[in-house]
Amino acid sequence: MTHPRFEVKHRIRFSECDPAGIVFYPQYFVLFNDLMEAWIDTLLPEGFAGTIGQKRCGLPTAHLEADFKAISRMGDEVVLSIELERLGNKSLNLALACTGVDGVLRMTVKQTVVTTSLDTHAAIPVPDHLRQALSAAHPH
Ligand SMILES: CC(C)(COP(=O)(O)OP(=O)(O)OC[C@H]1O[C@@H](n2cnc3c(N)ncnc32)[C@H](O)[C@@H]1OP(=O)(O)O)[C@@H](O)C(=O)NCCC(=O)NCCSC(=O)c1ccc(O)cc1
Repeated sequence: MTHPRFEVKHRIRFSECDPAGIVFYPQYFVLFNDLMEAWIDTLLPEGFAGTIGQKRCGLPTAHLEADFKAISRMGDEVVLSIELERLGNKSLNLALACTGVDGVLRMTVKQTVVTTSLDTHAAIPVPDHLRQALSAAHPH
């Protein structure tokens, strides 16, 4: 089954590259965190900042695996995509990818983020408003 994807275009910046002129790999994770923020911003009126700041719901990463398939260079135009693979009780399984506009897959990530209380930092069930927004946007 294919699931709806959220995508943004991105131009690889100087500040994201190492002296070899290719993306320094941790930068992909920063780009993907920005992508997750933008995605949540489209789903919830309070957005990602409000989820953290007002709702006091954290989304820490519990599991992260990455495969690097091809290099990305400064100035490359890429598409960053995020897809909800599974909506669990207290976690979300995400599939992320960076693909050149030339269609060449640069890298992929599988990530599990857990919903937590920012008061206790313990896992909590995915809050109803987030679950509803995710279910509406990503009917499985
Ligand atoms: C995430 C945790 C609170 C989970 O605690 P646990 O006691 O394991 O919780 P539970 O046993 O109740 O499991 C909850 C769910 O998480 C899932 N889970 C927990 N650990 C894992 C791992 N390792 N892999 C996959 N799934 C996992 C588990 O299967 C449950 O899934 P559901 O079926 O959907 O309910 C705890 O492991 C923890 O604090 N880990 C450290 C997290 C961390 O420091 N991550 C790195 C940086 S965090 C960060 O960058 C950040 C970004 C944004 C923010 O808002 C906050 C922080």
